[in-house]
Amino acid sequence: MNKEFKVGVLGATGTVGQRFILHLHNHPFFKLVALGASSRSAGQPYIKATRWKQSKPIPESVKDVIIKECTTENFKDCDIVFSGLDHDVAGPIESGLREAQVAVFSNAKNYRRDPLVPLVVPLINTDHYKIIPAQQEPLGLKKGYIVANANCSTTALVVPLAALEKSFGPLELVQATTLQAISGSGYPGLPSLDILDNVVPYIGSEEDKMEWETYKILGGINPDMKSFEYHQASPLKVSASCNRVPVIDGHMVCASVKFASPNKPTPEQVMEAFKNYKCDAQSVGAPSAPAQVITVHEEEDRPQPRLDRDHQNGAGVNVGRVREDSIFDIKFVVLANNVQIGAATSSVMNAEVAALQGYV
Ligand SMILES: NC(=O)C1=CN([C@@H]2O[C@H](COP(=O)(O)OP(=O)(O)OC[C@H]3O[C@@H](n4cnc5c(N)ncnc54)[C@H](OP(=O)(O)O)[C@@H]3O)[C@@H](O)[C@H]2O)C=CC1
Ligand SMILES: N[C@@H](CC(=O)OP(=O)(O)O)C(=O)O
Repeated sequence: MNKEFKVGVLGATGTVGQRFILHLHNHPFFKLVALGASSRSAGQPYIKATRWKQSKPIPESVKDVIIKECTTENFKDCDIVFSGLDHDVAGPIESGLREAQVAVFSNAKNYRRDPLVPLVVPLINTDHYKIIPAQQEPLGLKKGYIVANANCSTTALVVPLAALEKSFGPLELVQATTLQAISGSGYPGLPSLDILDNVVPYIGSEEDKMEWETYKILGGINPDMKSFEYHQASPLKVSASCNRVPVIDGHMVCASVKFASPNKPTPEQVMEAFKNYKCDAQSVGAPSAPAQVITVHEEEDRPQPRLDRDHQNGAGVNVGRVREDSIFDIKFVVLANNVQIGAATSSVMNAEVAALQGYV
């Protein structure tokens, strides 16, 4: 890529925002030019406004950057804006920037269900960008649009599901049980007295998100290029149960799947399909794409959050314990780094693919 794009980060002081900063400060073609947060932080240098919680130091280049309020005026000169905003404020800020002809890549949930906004896991469905002209047309836009990335637990689940559908055809049933890290609830998150020595078997609206988002991501786009298919041609049922566990980063999902076809693959064939799975982010040369989308662990006790979440900078997913299921067909465990591929890495990789494919 011989072009440079001006990028901004909204919610730059938060858990996801800090990951954006680390990801973008030395990027080959994204130049970080503006940081935004709430009015509590605006006007202060980044180093004063943020409570930095990363093991890597704050990049020198951002320490003294003055935080701006997240107004359209302050970010309208960016080509791309990444949003790590709280969902209760993200909606109007993101749509205002879209109307100012900015490409917005959001972690927030606000537009995931919009019928014209692509919900994109960069390891799976960047082809959903074909809907962007249909999003722009009614608003009279030439450049501005919103792309959402998925919920972090959905992201973990759908990558192996996409690989299975690519090799063996549609799935019919999926049952998923999560063990989700504390960082998923932002900073400071759950009180230590609630989560230490404990498991909390409830995460508000997470189960519904995992089920619904899976249909949008794994379904295609209808031939009119103006609507999503939501996996309706081959009905899929997903049932999710979500739990918070005392792990800092790394969401694990135990999944059982049933194929629509009567010809069921063996666990060995499933492992081969996982190992061979490739995505467009790799073929277009997105700098954040992992060399291996799905790392298959053959040891009987892997993947584990502490040992495997930072493999490939958390840009791929880890799968293990692939075996037959006596009720469904196959079961396995998947681990994804919720604050990397589950959040900031997804947005950045989505934008890299969009830029490399000429959508920016
Ligand atoms: N944590 C995770 O694993 C994941 C989070 N997400 C989503 O990403 C988003 C951010 O999450 P997270 O980083 O955990 O949240 P945090 O609470 O850590 O950060 C929130 C950010 O939003 C800013 N903000 C809050 N209110 C306003 C406002 N009124 N105007 C402008 N900025 C504001 C905060 O600024 P200030 O510091 O000034 O208050 C801060 O920068 C959420 O929508 C979340 O659901 C998505 C996937 C995974
Ligand atoms: N709810 C997720 C994190 C999150 O913010 O999800 P979403 O982007 O769907 O709001 C978790 O608790 O782990």
